[in-house]
Amino acid sequence: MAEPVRVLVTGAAGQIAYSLLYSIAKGDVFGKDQPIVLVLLDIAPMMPVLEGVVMELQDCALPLLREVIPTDKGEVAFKDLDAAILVGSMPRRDGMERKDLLKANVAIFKSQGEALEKYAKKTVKVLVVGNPANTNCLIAAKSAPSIPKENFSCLTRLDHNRACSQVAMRCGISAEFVKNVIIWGNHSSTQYPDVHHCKVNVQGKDVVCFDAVKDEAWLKGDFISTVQQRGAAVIKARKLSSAMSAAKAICDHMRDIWTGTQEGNFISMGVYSTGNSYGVPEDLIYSFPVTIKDKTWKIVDGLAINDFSRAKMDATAAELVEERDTAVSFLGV
Ligand SMILES: NC(=O)c1ccc[n+]([C@@H]2O[C@H](COP(=O)([O-])OP(=O)(O)OC[C@H]3O[C@@H](n4cnc5c(N)ncnc54)[C@H](O)[C@@H]3O)[C@@H](O)[C@H]2O)c1
Ligand SMILES: O=C(O)CC[C@H](O)C(=O)O
Repeated sequence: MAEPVRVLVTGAAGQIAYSLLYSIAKGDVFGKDQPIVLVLLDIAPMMPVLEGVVMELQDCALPLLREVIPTDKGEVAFKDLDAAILVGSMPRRDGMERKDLLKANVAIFKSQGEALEKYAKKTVKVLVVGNPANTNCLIAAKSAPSIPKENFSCLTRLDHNRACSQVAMRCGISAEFVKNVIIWGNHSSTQYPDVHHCKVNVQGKDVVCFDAVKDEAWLKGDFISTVQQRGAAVIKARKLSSAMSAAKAICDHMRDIWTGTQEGNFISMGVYSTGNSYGVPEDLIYSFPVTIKDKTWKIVDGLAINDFSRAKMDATAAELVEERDTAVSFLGV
């Protein structure tokens, strides 16, 4: 059997982690033959809760789980990592603005970037989940200059899955028959869920999404706003931020990094924008359509962009530029 991979989950005593850890530990992400050492970081006051999570992981009696290391110390958490899933941070509650999170959370990602720089393997794959995810990811990457920027990505797979599911429900089919939706930009309400390149498999044949759905007004209107507002709608209903669906999306994202995307399929993730061919400003973490091979992502180039899409891609880029500039001036990075 292979050597264990060392995987860090931060915010390990929180609600996303509670859904996530079991899936990772049973092999859904790194493979059914891949042993795992799970490192669990949370803040000192949460250590008693984290002990309970560790007990439950032990009680699952999972064959791939070689060791569980709970800690509140950066030098323990970030050492020799193969993968880091950075969840730990404050979620938005009902009534809070997303911008309220920026100041509260971005400092966490500066210090965790510095810890990655100091202790992790240079090959570590870092997935940032904590909001504002794109800007936190950019700050973490900037704070770890010796780790390639390409090793950092942020989660927009939840938005991608939401978009697939909305189209599937509209067509009365399963979400597995919807492929190549795109989430452009920020994991926020300015994100642009784009179905111009999406295909829906209807009775064994790939059909363009607009022909399968047969309702252009919905695809250019309520579909977009539903996906953009879905996180807020879950918070309003649950009084808590999405967790089960976020954990599922984290697994999809990291599994695709580890094992690659299927031929002919692309997925959405927030990646470093420098050098992109879509005219998105440089030095952002912006969600693009990507394919992944050998643990390396590549932005899907050459997709036609019409004026409708261009305006929405630019609006979400403008929000990211503003978030980055606020974070940089706040942190002085
Ligand atoms: N990108 C996405 O698609 C997406 C989706 C859902 C939630 N989120 C974000 O994920 C984050 C976590 O959500 P949750 O529902 O699990 O929140 P939660 O409050 O249930 O858990 C967060 C955990 O992080 C811990 N934490 C806080 N500061 C920390 C630090 N410096 N180091 C380590 N741990 C720390 C807390 O103690 C807590 O246990 C939030 O920012 C939320 O907005 C992102
Ligand atoms: O705070 C929000 O609006 C979104 C929370 C979370 O990122 C989600 O998408 O469910």
